[in-house]
Amino acid sequence: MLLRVHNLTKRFGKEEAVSSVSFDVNQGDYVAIIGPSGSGKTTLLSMLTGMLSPSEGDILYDQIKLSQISKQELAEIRARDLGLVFQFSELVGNLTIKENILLPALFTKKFSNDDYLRKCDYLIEHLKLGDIQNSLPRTLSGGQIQKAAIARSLINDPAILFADEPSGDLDPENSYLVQLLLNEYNKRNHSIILVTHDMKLAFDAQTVYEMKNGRFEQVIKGE
Ligand SMILES: Nc1ncnc2c1ncn2[C@@H]1O[C@H](COP(=O)(O)OP(=O)(O)OP(=O)(O)O)[C@@H](O)[C@H]1O
Repeated sequence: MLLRVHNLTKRFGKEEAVSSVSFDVNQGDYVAIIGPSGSGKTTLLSMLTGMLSPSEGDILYDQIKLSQISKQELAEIRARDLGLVFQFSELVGNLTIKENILLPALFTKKFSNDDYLRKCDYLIEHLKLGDIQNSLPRTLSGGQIQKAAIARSLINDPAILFADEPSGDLDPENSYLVQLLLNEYNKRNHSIILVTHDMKLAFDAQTVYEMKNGRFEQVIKGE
């Protein structure tokens, strides 16, 4: 078991944004979480990636309880094994797109420099970022920044990619590029946990959960 989520709950004051959510993710699983606005999807993802502390419940990553490790250990796991794409991704303003994609390589020497450059070129090619790879983020559209953030999240070949609306800013053609890339990574046995309103992306997943009022109400596909 790569990720085990057990009775995860988050309260903001009296409001319960996530209520007793439990599920497991094995290596190579592709999980999509859909559901209406405000149902708790982003809150759930924020807890899974260690950015938000749960009010109750446990998250075990590779049998390690995230609540029991130091900030430093959590940061190391995140940098080495997890890829994160947020709804409103930000890039470093004074670095080019290519430099932004390669940025995680500075913090984790998981691969050789040559391998990082090869991986970067692969991502740039598959997301059609070639024309803008030497541009600074401020000169680019939201969709181009989104694609660069997706490339950055994959540069370390993460064991699990967590993506919150990765196609939210993209037109159909670019959403399709992202869809192909995610499928490609999943075929290579990387796990994906995706929050999305894009049903095309959701239905590539083996398991689709629907979130309503903080709960996983319905398993639409899988299991
Ligand atoms: N930091 C916070 N403080 C207080 N309430 C919050 C906070 N973050 C989220 N909430 C509340 O928790 C609930 C779930 O929000 P969340 O953003 O997780 O929903 P969502 O399903 O991701 O929505 P969307 O699809 O619009 O992104 C909402 O009622 C929201 O107002």
